[in-house]
Amino acid sequence: MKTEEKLNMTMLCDFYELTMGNGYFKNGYKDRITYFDVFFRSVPDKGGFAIVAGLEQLIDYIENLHFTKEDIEYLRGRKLFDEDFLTYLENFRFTGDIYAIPEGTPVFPREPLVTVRAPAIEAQLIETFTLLTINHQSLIATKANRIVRAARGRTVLEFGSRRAQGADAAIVGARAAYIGGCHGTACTISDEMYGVPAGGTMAHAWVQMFDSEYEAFKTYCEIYPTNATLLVDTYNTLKSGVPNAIRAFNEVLKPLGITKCGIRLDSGDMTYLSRQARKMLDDAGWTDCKISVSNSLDEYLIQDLLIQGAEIDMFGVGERMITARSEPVFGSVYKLAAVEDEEGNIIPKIKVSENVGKITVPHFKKLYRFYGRDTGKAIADYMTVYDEQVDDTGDMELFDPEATWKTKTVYNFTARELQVPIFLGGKCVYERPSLEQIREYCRQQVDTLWDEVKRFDYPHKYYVDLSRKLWQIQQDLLRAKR
Ligand SMILES: Nc1ncnc2c1ncn2[C@@H]1O[C@H](COP(=O)(O)OP(=O)(O)OP(=O)(O)O)[C@@H](O)[C@H]1O
Ligand SMILES: O=P(O)(O)OC[C@H]1O[C@H](OP(=O)(O)OP(=O)(O)O)[C@H](O)[C@@H]1O
Ligand SMILES: O=C(O)c1cccnc1
Repeated sequence: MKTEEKLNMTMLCDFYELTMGNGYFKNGYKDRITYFDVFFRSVPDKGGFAIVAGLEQLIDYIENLHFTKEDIEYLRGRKLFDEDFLTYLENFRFTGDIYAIPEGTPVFPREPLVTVRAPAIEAQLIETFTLLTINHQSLIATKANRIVRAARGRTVLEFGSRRAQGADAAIVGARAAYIGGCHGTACTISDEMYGVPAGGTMAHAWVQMFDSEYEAFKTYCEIYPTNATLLVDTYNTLKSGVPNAIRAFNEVLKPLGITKCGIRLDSGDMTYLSRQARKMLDDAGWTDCKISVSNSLDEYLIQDLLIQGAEIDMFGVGERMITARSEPVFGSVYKLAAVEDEEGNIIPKIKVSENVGKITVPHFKKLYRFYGRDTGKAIADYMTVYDEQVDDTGDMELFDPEATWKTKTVYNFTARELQVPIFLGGKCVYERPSLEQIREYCRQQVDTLWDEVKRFDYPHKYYVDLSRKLWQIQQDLLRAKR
């Protein structure tokens, strides 16, 4: 795997993080310990859950966090920052703690995906990059997971690099799509850097390059006899594309005893064309030939094609996945949840809003997921204050934090803490899973969700409840701030 040259992204911050940092420094807040939570408020595409991703790039960023001489000179040139602050920035490193929900976990609105405990300036400075990486990759992993679920076990390849909004969007976008369940990518560098299996078929240019379609197919089969997927729609799919593909398979692959091959459809009515093509291939004895399709696909089109009875083995999905076109923003925010006083007592903080859904959950918290012991299914998530213990040996009564009279008793369950320590005292303590492990973990965890939570339209709302103690603290702060 290519050794990734780690880019120093320290200056990829919003300018106010530096002006506030300078202000904290001048006002003696430099070492004030703060707690920030990353959380989102609604699932894209009105889905029932999201898939969190992007943590690995956050770790790389934090480990490489420092200001270069050029950065300091640039900041000095802005004539806004005190010399003492600039001197402090020269030796700036992240010294705090970060807790996060591992990549590939299904997550729900209001849950702390990442919690940062650090001196104010440090915690504030990392806001933008932290949100950027978690928002981008969670968006793509969530979209990819929808598309993969729509394909019901058929292969889905990510084809979107050429339409991605920038290089990073293509490269780590392919990584996120793989976490979400795609089987591979067309993006070569994502394979080299992260091990996302890269592969693909051929472009129309290959077919156009030769004097005839047949010659193009035959030549390709000769060069790649074990890996020939022929693009059959350049001229006329059923009149020339499929017959020429069959002829090339017969003449090149058959004598070699190869039965594995494929065709790709990229335009027209994919149900009709795939069914006709399937029949022609089967009649010619090419029953192992796989049919791939591509052309502005998304989860709804794929679902629709399968309902219509299309005969498709593989979907290539580009622009609508890599840009998450239907809802291209994963709106995680970074909010102060607590500070520490001089004695190290944790003081919870709240952000009030007229919109009930936007009121923050204060305090340094723990997040648990409850699974039924008999079913293995996720029942509810439960947030507590950091010093509470959950006893999963007996029954427990949960209540809806916005409609407290609505209660539910959970029994015969196990509780799993979702956040794990990533950095402690500035040092990475997290053993990074491989990309394969993340993808497999994602698959297993999505399997723990009930189908009602997974459906695309009007999914069942999964419970994310607060402990009585945490709820009371939130209510007390709300009352005090009114
Ligand atoms: N059976 C089908 N049901 C629903 N949508 C389909 C079906 N077949 C194809 N589509 C979708 O219809 C859209 C238009 O496809 P179509 O091939 O007609 O137009 P096009 O992309 O402009 O073709 P061309 O590449 O030849 O210009 C694509 O998003 C495609 O995925
Ligand atoms: O539609 P998407 O979901 O984004 O899938 C990727 C598209 O990119 C390619 O087309 P393009 O016309 O760019 O090149 P080609 O000549 O290889 O078809 C491919 O044939 C797909 O149609
Ligand atoms: O390999 C392919 O078929 C491919 C790659 C990128 C975009 N469209 C198709």
